Amino acid sequence: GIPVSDADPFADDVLEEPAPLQAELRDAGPVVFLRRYGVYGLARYEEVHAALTDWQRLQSGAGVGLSNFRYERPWRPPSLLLEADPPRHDAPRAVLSRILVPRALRRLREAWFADAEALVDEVLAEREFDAVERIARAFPLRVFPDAVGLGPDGRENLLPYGDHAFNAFGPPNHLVEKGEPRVAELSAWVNAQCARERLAPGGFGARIWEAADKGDITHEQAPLVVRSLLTAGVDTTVHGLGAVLYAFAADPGQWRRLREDPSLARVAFDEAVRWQSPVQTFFRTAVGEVEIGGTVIPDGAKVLMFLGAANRDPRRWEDPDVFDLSRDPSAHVGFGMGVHQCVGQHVARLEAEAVLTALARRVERFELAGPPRRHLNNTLRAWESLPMRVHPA
Ligand code: HEM
Ligand SMILES: O=C(O)c1ccc(C2CC2)cc1
Repeated sequence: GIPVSDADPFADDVLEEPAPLQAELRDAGPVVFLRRYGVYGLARYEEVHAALTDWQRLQSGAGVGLSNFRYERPWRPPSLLLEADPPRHDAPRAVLSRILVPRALRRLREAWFADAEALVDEVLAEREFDAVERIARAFPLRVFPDAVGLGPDGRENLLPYGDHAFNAFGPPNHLVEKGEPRVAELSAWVNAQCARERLAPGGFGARIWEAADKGDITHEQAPLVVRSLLTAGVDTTVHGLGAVLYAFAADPGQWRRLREDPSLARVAFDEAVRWQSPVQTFFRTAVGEVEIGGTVIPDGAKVLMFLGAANRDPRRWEDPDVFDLSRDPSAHVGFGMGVHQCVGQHVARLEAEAVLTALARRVERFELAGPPRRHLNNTLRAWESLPMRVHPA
């Protein structure tokens, strides 16, 4: 029969250090029944990759969290991309794809590189600082809201809103309860920013509304597509930057490699996304009976894909637990795979490339100046603080 586990993947101690459970689930079999939540867990690269690319049999339309939209009311109107299946998914996806492709970002490259240099100069006035507060959090919030076209007020709402959204993909545990009191206020603010009149001309948001004028999507859909950017585009990059800064602080040898060849900045970010997987897990829902790895998963059952476990699967990766710039990380599932693969990955890469390039020029070496502290979230792998000491070039 199918292997069964009573582990709780969303327990604090697992969120703090998921590696042992990930190894246990990978070794237990291709599919493991997680009895605590009544869901089917996939922890190996092969099955996670197959599930991500099989949208017909493993749908997103019933939600990509534990909550099953077939039977439960979502906490907010479902995303037209993340929580929609083709064909409904296609038009909103095509609109964002056109706005976020590398060519469309070329205009931002020069400005973001200059911003990163300015930020790093400010930060390096000190020899010791918290790299989460001063770089990982500061840079995305310095460049992304402006790129979307948000007004100047209330931007401090973006991180807590996204943090709650990512907690809400998991079970209704203490992390979700912690966010409940502010949900109404944060949601009201985020929803208000998606209105056409709140979005500066030329920004990603205004471009979404222009796509509605052209009939690519409807005007009713436009604000929800803007909401996708605000939900997915901030916390992810903050913790992606935290992951890559942590990786280099933990392994000065890789930092030397980057300084010798700054063009490694892009592959370094993808290797950090593989190694840390800022987005650790997502669910799908079985459409009819779905056979995976010899197990028949019943219609309507939730399937939990452990992206972080797949990105460290020794069946797929050599020395998976090592952050290694000589590896080709391009097949990692840290940005997903298939029709829902991250449409903002180029934005994330550009942010990381700007920060790493600015740092590589100015920092000969940096190391942890104290123990880093985790920020626990049901879906995100994140640092609360990264005490850093730098040695200028
Ligand atoms: C390190 C940074 C990021 C990571 C690790 C990440 C991860 C992911 C993952 C794993 C998915 C697939 C979800 C699924 O298959 O259900 C995804 C989808 C998505 N991401 Fe990202 N993301 C990042 C940055 C961004 C940014 C900066 C934006 C916006 C500018 C963004 C917007 C989206 C959207 C809209 C989707 C839904 C795509 C669809 O369903 O067609 N993400 N992301
Ligand atoms: O469309 C959305 O609202 C949305 C929310 C969160 C994500 C996570 C995967 C980065 C993606 C899209």
